[in-house]
Amino acid sequence: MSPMIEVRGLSVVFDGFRAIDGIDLTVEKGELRFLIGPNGAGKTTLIDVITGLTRPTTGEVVFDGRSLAGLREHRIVRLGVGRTFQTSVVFEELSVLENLDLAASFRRPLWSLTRRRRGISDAVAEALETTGLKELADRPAGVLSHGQRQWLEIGMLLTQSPKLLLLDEPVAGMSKDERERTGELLTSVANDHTVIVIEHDMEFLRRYASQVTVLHEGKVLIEGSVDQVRDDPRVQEVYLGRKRSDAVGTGT
Ligand SMILES: Nc1ncnc2c1ncn2[C@@H]1O[C@H](COP(=O)(O)OP(=O)(O)OP(=O)(O)O)[C@@H](O)[C@H]1O
Repeated sequence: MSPMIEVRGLSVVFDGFRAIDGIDLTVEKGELRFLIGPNGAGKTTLIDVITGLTRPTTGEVVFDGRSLAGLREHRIVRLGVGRTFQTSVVFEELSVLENLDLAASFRRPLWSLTRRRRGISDAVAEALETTGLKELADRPAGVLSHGQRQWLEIGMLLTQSPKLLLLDEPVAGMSKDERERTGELLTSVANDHTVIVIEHDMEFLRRYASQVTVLHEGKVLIEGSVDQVRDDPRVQEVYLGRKRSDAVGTGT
């Protein structure tokens, strides 16, 4: 295996405050990696640096063998890094299909956008299939349930053929059934993509995570299997004040 992402000596300082404090992190191609840590640990900032939204103070990110230093967000997207946000970015008035088609058009050459196309592209058809949204293709995105909307966003990323997907709390606010379907979706997406997921739900981690990285105060506290991480006294300590059984499951 070779690394999809290598984070080397990364620090991010905001007005003297070290949000990221010397992180080294390697995620291999084809991994489904979970990122956890209490509020303010630096998870979102780390994702922001990988996607080019935030500039590192020191260190660098190497994506599929190429340094991302100095690249702007849209360049990084075009290299194959896709990301979902905690807040939804779908167009509610457009149908599921139109949302997917619009997302797919982002990576099509400009000339092809001016040509009238018949039917739907392979990428869109595949995204409908993978996300299980085929039956809802013609419904406006505004009527989707919370879970279906998250799957649509993942589908929108998939149409852009990313090598790496970064997902921020994909199961937050979902019903039990929706969580289960999301776990299956992530497992299937990870068959041919590298996926990094920020997630706190311990039950979800236990079922679907293999490798977990715990961040705390801008540093990597520990990396390992769900069981190793859950049983580590340092992890218990950073989630202090919470019951041991749910200690790693209640951050936001
Ligand atoms: N633009 C910014 N300016 C100043 N401080 C910031 C900025 N962005 C993040 N921070 C601070 O950096 C720290 C890390 O924030 P970050 O959002 O990365 O944490 P997190 O682990 O994602 O937390 P949460 O689980 O609450 O989303 C926090 O203390 C936050 O207040």
